[in-house]
Amino acid sequence: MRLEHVGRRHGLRGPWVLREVSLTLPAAALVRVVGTNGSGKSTLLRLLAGVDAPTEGRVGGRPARTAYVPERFPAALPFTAVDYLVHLGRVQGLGRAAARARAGEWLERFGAGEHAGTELAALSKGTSQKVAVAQALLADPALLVLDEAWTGLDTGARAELDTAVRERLAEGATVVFVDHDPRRLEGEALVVYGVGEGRVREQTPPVAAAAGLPVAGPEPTVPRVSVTPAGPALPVRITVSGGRSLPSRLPGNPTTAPGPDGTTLLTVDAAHSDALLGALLAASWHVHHLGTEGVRV
Ligand SMILES: Nc1ncnc2c1ncn2[C@@H]1O[C@H](COP(=O)(O)OP(=O)(O)OP(=O)(O)O)[C@@H](O)[C@H]1O
Repeated sequence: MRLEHVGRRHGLRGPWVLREVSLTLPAAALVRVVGTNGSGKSTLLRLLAGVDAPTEGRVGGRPARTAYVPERFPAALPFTAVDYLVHLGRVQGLGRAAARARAGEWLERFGAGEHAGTELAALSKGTSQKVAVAQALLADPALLVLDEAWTGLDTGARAELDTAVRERLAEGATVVFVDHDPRRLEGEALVVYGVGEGRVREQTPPVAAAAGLPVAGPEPTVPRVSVTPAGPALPVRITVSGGRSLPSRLPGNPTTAPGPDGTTLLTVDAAHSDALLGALLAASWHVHHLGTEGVRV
């Protein structure tokens, strides 16, 4: 995956948060993003995850199976924990039974199995964060982007997330993360990107340098394995409400149409449905229904 001359600013005349960022994200690597508060770490992660689009430049080669845990999880969605995970699993290409099984497994792994039937709005902050993390692990992402994903988790769940990251790496995925704890996954981060003054610079982590390990991988070879069943994927329909205008520059350029009861119906090709849903959730839009042609999930 590659960023070429990427810049991002908010509003027509807002200050540039990032400018002239060109980098090749190494394959099968753990990438830590560091920088001071407000330097643009989350902005970089959103661009990598595809839930935000650059103002200038281009992002190419993002794996089809990309998953993202935002810094703030919009918990006020009208689903139980397990139903929410099944919805997202379906959007990520899993069959209903597989999505339900994976949802249950991840909730158990994070010690939240007893809350499977609880409405998201009624979950504690920590349990809600477990759901946020579980949704990103459902479909074995080839690119996993974690923005302070450990924050709010209890000790057991933090360790479980460490394990899940190692599992993804062992399967050849790239994991990009920001975390306030400088010792998070210490000794394992082979690549460190420093964000500051609008730029992103690769730093040489002491561990990698001391061990003589490479600090950057070759050209991107992240596997583009689709979990969507064989055959052409049907367009995905997402019914949302938010009481305001939709975020601009939504992934996949969805078509929009009025839905029932003041909702908006978005239709997007399946390849962009994960990114679109992620962008809507990150912008705190309410998701009412997800489905493909004639199939409401
Ligand atoms: N939607 C937005 N509208 C306007 N400005 C924004 C928006 N999102 C981020 N910014 C600004 O962009 C800059 C970078 O924000 P970002 O959240 O990427 O930084 P960060 O390094 O992740 O910060 P922190 O460590 O505090 O989480 C900040 O000045 C922030 O105020």
